[in-house]
Amino acid sequence: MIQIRITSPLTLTNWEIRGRKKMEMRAKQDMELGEEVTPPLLPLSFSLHDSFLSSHCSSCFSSLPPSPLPPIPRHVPLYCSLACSSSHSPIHSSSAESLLPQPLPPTCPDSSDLRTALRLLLSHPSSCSHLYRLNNGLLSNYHKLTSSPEFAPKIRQGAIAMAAARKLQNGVEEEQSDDFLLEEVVLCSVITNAVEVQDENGRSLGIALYGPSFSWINHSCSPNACYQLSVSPPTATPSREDSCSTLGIVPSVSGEECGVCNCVQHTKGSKGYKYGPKITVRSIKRIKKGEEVCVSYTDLLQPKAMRQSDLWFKYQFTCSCSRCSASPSAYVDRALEEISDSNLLFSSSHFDLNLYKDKTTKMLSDYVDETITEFLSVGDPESCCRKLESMLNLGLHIEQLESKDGKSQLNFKFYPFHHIALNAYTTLASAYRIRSTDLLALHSRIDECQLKAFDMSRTSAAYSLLLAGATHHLFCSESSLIVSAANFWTNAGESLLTLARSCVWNSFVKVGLPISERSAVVKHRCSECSLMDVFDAKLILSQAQRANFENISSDFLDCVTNMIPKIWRFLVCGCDYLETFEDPLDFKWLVRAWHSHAYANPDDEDFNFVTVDSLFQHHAESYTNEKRINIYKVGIHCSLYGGILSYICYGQKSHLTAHVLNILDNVENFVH
Ligand SMILES: C[S@@+](CC[C@H](N)C(=O)[O-])C[C@H]1O[C@@H](n2cnc3c(N)ncnc32)[C@H](O)[C@@H]1O
Repeated sequence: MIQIRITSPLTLTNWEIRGRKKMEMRAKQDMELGEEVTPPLLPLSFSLHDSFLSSHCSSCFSSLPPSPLPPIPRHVPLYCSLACSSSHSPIHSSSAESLLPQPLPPTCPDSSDLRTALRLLLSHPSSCSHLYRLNNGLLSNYHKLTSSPEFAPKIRQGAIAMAAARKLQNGVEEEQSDDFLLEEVVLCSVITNAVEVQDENGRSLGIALYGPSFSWINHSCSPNACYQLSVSPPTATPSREDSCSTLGIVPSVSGEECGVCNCVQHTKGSKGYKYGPKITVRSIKRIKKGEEVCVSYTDLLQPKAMRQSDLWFKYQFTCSCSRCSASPSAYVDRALEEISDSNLLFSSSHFDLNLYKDKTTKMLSDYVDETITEFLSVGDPESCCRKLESMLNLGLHIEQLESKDGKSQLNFKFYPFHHIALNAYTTLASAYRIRSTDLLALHSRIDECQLKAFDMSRTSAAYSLLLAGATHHLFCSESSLIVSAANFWTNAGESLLTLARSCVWNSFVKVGLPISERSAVVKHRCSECSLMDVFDAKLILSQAQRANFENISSDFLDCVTNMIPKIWRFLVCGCDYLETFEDPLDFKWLVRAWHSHAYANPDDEDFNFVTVDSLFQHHAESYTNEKRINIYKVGIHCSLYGGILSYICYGQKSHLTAHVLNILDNVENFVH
């Protein structure tokens, strides 16, 4: 049993009494979806990852122009402005981070964890009142982490490095000492509470740590809120975290509200930054007063076992949220790992199909991971497309399985909702887009290459649409997938609009998109749905519109469901795998097949996914003006719907919402 070391006389605060209890946050009042649960909150501490120290401002995380000067040592921070330098450099020099050993021992945590912990220590008393929580109320998980074989050596090494740097800073000669408990507790708290700060391309630039207003929000795999980070230069604006009245949540311990005063006490006590990446929490579901507000700490498009292992690996806890504990498993979790198996030679009840399924899934998943890694490092999009499509199309044959009845042959394929298939679609959409751009860069005349480039762009748009459709199907049964749906609908819209904009159309169609109207968006105003109203309002959704979200969604779906059959065959023509899909939005046939045939028979006509080759005639359809306009209209619909979902998840000022407005503005310019 580890003893609590109290090194100074203490006034007993609520933390000594409640420190071991689990904190959570509950809604102060009913909330509609798309509401700010917290205002933008400033961090207690933050740091860039090592690999971005020489390319990004250490204070505001903005990217720096390439420097003509020789590389600066890694521990010297760079700034984009005088304001950033004068705000941040005093913290850098007093935190002792430049005195951390270079390089760090291999067992140490990331140096961004150590820098964040050292900076946090600046505003922390010189001793721990107890090991469970920092004095500002943040959970340390000290006992859990230091008894884990994976974390314990890292935390120890990291704390030793931090303590050594602090001693050097204070002029104490470096010596072996085991007095690094405070460093260990603070480092544990960083590991437990810090979040990744990503740029608009999803690259993780660094980490940031927030006060209890954010850090007491627990995880759920079916969360009712999401968070967004935004980076901006230092400002004189005071932290709104100090004002608990603007928070839509109150802390609660063991299900019992513990009052706003505690929150004030513990956020005011800590001297947070007056600048740095801000975090905002928004509701993505309707939340009732008193309901616990949760966010996700992991990727929700992973099946249960992967989420659980990720959470264990990062935080050492086992999630028992409603989605994880559903029995039978939630539909979305079954869909994310469903793979079809067909016994090609003869049927035998003696196979342990699950055993083969697990093995095959592992092999296919390794294959996809390797292909994607190779694509990212070598950058050969053509080989990536060939490999992924052959895997999706042909699946994996396991031949000559020995059974009681003799030998057999199995074929395994992913269903379109399988998380690996979704990853493959994302990669394929991007690889085809790159192939198209590369070809266009090489050939400016309308020739064979331009046509090829157009085909690549067409296939890219088809994969984006399939990805959006498959994710939407999952979103209909698990509404917290709204964040993924927002990204994928936006991407699908953008790909379709890029395709509609291609100059290749001009060599096939006599008339271009009508340009007589002031705005083609207005010209193609949809009489069936209210998406254009949202467009007119520059994607700002009133509370009434957010309350009417289900109707907006179903109007959107009705519209695209009617329009997609007019373009789908054209989009997928020439791509064997995509041609097996009747419709990228309607998966009823597949779900029916799945439920009624546990081990589907490839000869069954309902089982289109497997036998579909025989069902489709591969006709290349002509490039008509009508087709172009329909592609354009579906593109506008998908972009606007993506914009609505982005507004709900991230608010109007977010990068994604601004991106959607930008896409639509470009469309207006293009058709003018
Ligand atoms: C950022 S803190 C959340 C607030 C925390 N409950 C507290 O008492 O301060 C993250 C830690 O809370 C715990 N936690 C969060 N969500 C959880 C969940 N769904 N199930 C179990 N533990 C959870 C884990 O220990 C995790 O490392």
